[in-house]
Amino acid sequence: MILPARPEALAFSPQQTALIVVDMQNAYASQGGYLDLAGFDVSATGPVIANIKTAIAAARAAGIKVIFFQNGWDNQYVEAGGPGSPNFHKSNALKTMRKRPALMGKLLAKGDWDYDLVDELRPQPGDIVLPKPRYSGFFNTQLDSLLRSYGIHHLVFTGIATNVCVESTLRDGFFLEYFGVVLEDATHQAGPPFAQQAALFNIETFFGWVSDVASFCRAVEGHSAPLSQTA
Ligand SMILES: NC(=O)N/C=C\C(=O)O
Repeated sequence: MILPARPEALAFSPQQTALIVVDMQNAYASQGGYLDLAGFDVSATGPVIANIKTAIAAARAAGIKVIFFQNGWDNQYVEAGGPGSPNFHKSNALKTMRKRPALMGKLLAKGDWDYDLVDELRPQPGDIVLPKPRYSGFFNTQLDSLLRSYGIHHLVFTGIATNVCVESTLRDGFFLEYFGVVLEDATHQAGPPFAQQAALFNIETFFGWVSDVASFCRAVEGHSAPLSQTA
């Protein structure tokens, strides 16, 4: 299969590809979630959710493994790290909660609405859901061993935020010899629009490829999942 992409088209096979859905949680995509409360603009995430839904349906139909990430920690924030961790100092969720203690135990906390995936994007049997405690989906998760066990080396990225967890995961994948491609209209930045442009520039120029949902759907159309995956 050939996926039209920048800077050049990419050949891939469905069996060796995963669709990665990064952190499509209320925290990142919903009004009243962590990013919104921390002052980031989430008003344009609706079309991104719809585009991810389209990409997921196309991937499942083609037998492409769908992997959801959920970013966050236990509700005591032990997994977030203490003052000896840069995460403790840089996480805008933790900073927001230090400013507004009433939010403690809510933002990015397992079991809370903020941590939940948005209602529109529900994992189905056969999908993989992985919790992650830091920006990169390769750090302290089973992602690498799962991908290797399935023989997957092409990663198609969707999710929020392009410039943080999507880019971090794609970059780590690059160092581990995974081919990473971002579907740009299925992603959204945390920060001003230039953050999206800069992340896409970096990915296209140094770490991977950039495509879009319609091109992905056209590329996989007509390829059906092997019977072993549909049973
Ligand atoms: N999912 C993400 O890209 N997260 C970005 C920021 C954060 O989690 O604080």
